[in-house]
Amino acid sequence: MQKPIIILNYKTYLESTGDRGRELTWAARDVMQETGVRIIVCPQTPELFHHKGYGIEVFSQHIDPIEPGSHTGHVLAQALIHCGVTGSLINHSEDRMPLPDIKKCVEICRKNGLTSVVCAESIEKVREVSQLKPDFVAIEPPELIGSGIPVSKADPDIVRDSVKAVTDPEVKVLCGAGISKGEDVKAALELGTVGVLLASGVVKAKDPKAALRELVAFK
Ligand SMILES: O=C[C@H](O)COP(=O)(O)O
Repeated sequence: MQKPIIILNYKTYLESTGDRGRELTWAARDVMQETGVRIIVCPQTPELFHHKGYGIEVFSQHIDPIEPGSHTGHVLAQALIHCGVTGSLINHSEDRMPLPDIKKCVEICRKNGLTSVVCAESIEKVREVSQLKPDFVAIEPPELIGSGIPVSKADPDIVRDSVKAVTDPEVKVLCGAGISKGEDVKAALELGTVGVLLASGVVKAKDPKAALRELVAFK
């Protein structure tokens, strides 16, 4: 079985903010170096710069559909690149966008060499946004987010059918929501995804490094 891609979304938990967030990034870097599993961290936008240069990929939780110019409070691709960011989540369930904005964000990521991860809440949405040719589509049923009930077990059909809905071999499928254990990751790979997008199972764990080790060990 191929090694999974793990995208760890820090969201706005205090456990992943400030110095605690940087410790989490170091822990993820260590586990990635120990195991060879590709782990990507997604700190909050104002803190992205503080996670630069630690030898682990950093993605933004958000990017705006804008070009350089007169915009206030937005997130510009070139500023993300300056922070050492190499990709971005787009349209997360907690940060929804209209389809034209999603399309523009995917184009901006492509033009600027940023990896795009478009989140989708249903199979229909997966089918729709995969036509935009992002690098990844992440299926995440909103009702399972933060539940600790893994989508790969609670609703395997939505994962399997999302993989089938993506006809472009260049667009890879991730799944997320409730993922916390190695067996959840193994189930996600067996359903045809290339990895998982998760948050609370690691960020809110008593020992996040141990939780990450278990996640990638398929124990
Ligand atoms: O970005 C992560 C997803 O919203 C899943 O969150 P969760 O792992 O806390 O369920």
